[in-house]
Amino acid sequence: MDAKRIAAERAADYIQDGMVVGLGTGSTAYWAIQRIGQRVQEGLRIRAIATSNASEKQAKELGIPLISFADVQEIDLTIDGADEVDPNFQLIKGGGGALLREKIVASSSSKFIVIVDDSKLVGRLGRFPLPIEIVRFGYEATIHKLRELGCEPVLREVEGKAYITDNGNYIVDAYFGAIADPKELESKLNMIPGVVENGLFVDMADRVIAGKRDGGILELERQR
Ligand SMILES: O=C[C@H](O)[C@H](O)[C@H](O)COP(=O)(O)O
Repeated sequence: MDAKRIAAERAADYIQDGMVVGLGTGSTAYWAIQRIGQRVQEGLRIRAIATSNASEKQAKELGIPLISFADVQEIDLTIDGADEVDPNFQLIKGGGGALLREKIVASSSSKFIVIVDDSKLVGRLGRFPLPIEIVRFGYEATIHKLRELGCEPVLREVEGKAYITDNGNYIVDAYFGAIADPKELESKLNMIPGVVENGLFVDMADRVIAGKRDGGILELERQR
């Protein structure tokens, strides 16, 4: 079985009756949502909040009951993928462009489980370009300020056109190289006018489940 799917299905086992569940985005979260849908069809009673239009559509098709933050303030458990995970459980997310809603949902969750294949486990964050969501107005000026922080920012494009997030914004992929202090960088980035949010998820993950290509699984819990 696919390493991402192995991790995703293990994570879905943590969901219990009555929970409010945050549904992540991406090719790993896809498998978690599939398994959650299967469990719902078997009788599991949950309510869910999706982190993207794509995950919302998938959940609807599977019959997973969806709610919004108008209905709840607190999510019991969120399951989501990541692009990089370091040994301190710090993450880079946003490869699929969903980082803003993902961060809102993860930050409102009592438990946050990250699911990856083990190629995403790194010694230090930064090989994967950091996704940063920026508003469209004045984006050239915002990119200039990002460059002044010492990165190489590239406006994300799809088929020759600027990529637009579910929130109507742009994404910049910023090459920083090894990130020495994710927490400091996260705050510096969010101080720049025009930056909506960035893909550094600092001190948020409680558990990391990594699927391996040989079918094995690595499960790590953050000690607080
Ligand atoms: O914006 C997308 C998300 O942060 C994804 O969870 C992340 O990019 C990992 O995606 P995938 O599971 O497809 O590798």
